Amino acid sequence: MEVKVKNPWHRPVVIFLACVITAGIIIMVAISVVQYKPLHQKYKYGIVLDAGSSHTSVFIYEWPAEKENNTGMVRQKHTCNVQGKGISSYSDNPMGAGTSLKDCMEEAKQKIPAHRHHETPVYLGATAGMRLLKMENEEASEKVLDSVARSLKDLPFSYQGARIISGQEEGAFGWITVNYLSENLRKPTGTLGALDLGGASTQITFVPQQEIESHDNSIDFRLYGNDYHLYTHSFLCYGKDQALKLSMGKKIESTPKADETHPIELRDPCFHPGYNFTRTAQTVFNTPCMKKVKMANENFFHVGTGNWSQCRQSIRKIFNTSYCPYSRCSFNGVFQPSVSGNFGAFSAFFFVMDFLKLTNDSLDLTKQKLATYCSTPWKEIAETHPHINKKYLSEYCFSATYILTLLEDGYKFTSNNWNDISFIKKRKLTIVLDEADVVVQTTPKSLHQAEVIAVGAVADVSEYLHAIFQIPSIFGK
Ligand SMILES: Nc1ccn([C@@H]2O[C@H](COP(=O)(O)OP(=O)(O)OP(=O)(O)O)[C@@H](O)[C@H]2O)c(=O)n1
Ligand SMILES: [Ca+2]
Repeated sequence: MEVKVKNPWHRPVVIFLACVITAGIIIMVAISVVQYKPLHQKYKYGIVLDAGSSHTSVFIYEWPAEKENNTGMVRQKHTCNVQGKGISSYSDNPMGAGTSLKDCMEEAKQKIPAHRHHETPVYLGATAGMRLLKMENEEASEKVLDSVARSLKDLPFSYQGARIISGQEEGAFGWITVNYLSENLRKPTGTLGALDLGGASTQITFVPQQEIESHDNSIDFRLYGNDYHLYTHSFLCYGKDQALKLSMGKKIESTPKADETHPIELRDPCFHPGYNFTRTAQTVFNTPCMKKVKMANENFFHVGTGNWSQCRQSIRKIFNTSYCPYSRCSFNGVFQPSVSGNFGAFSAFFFVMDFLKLTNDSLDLTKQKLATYCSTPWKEIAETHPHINKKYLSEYCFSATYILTLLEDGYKFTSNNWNDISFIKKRKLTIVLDEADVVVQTTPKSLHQAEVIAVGAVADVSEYLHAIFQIPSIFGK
């Protein structure tokens, strides 16, 4: 039997209620949309490209659009490593430098909300690889910079510049980053010195306990209301890749040729026994860090002998400690006050010492372990680490010996203050927002030009972004 139900929609009261409910829903949705919008628009963004000698990294930063409290608020949202080598390797094909950035910049477009694109500043800072290219071939370096600039200007972001930063700036950024990460700048505690080892240059920066005798090594700036007076020096050609060339070049030059028909045999204590490759001299001498030699087109045999103390002796030869026009020097006639306080050593200092598990020992034990490592046959090393790039793997004995020699003979660290050096991974800032207590957590690898942006975020990121690459506004004046 069919039950007849009266259609409820015909009843005025029900219609009225339905209208009220619908209106309520609409209002609620409208309110939540309006409230959600600022939430959605909560962040602003900045992009920095750190164009190093060995590779380029793209960093995306985010920070709250409205700064309500005074906490450190910048977060590294995303990092992208550009495929291939650094931009300075494109000297023969400048267009390739710009093109190489495309994939990472496409990622940046995905990571940053479209409505923020046009106001997102993008900077590129190039370091020692481009400094060397500029010395060698200024026109080529300009073409490379033009190419990356063009590629960045093609994007929807707000292009701010692409330039080679100075060694002093690089040193200062490294120091600021290390101290920002450890929150030292906003605590009354002491600061941490910074040791940065790149592929083509190395920087040392710290608060000195004595007067700085050379103007070039002094930087002054103010951060969070505190004035800092720092010693800094950047040694061009003393990054680990260039130092290897310097050291091999010196050995090749002093190796006599057995006869005209046979290539030179370079017996190299910094490479493992059983390591034996033929190379062209070009791979060693293709740098403005050394005088050009006639033999650049010739081959030589590179033969490892794996002897740590001889390796150290050979590396010492690239440091000139025979003259010093100041009260004291590191090497090559460069003024340096005695190292004091704690230091954070990052980039290749960390990559190398971490790989060899040498980050926590006394100086003596480090040397003993390294001596054993260097004398280990190449075959055994290669079998133990089948997945590590063979070129990198073959160089760890040299690199670690170089690091010890640079720190001990170069910067004058001793077994007494060796443990004042912490080998630190550069860290990604993940700062918990909206908390009175700012929590800084850290995750792997990032680079300093980029991270220094974070420092300014507390005051005003956009202004600071500008300040970073317009150095007189924060330094020197
Ligand atoms: N996981 C890694 C990453 C890098 N490297 C090496 O460490 C050196 C320094 O790397 P990096 O600090 O990235 O140097 P760049 O910034 O490219 O060089 P520079 O600062 O001198 O311009 C390079 O020889 C690089 O090949 C390494 O051994 N292990
Ligand atoms: Ca670097």
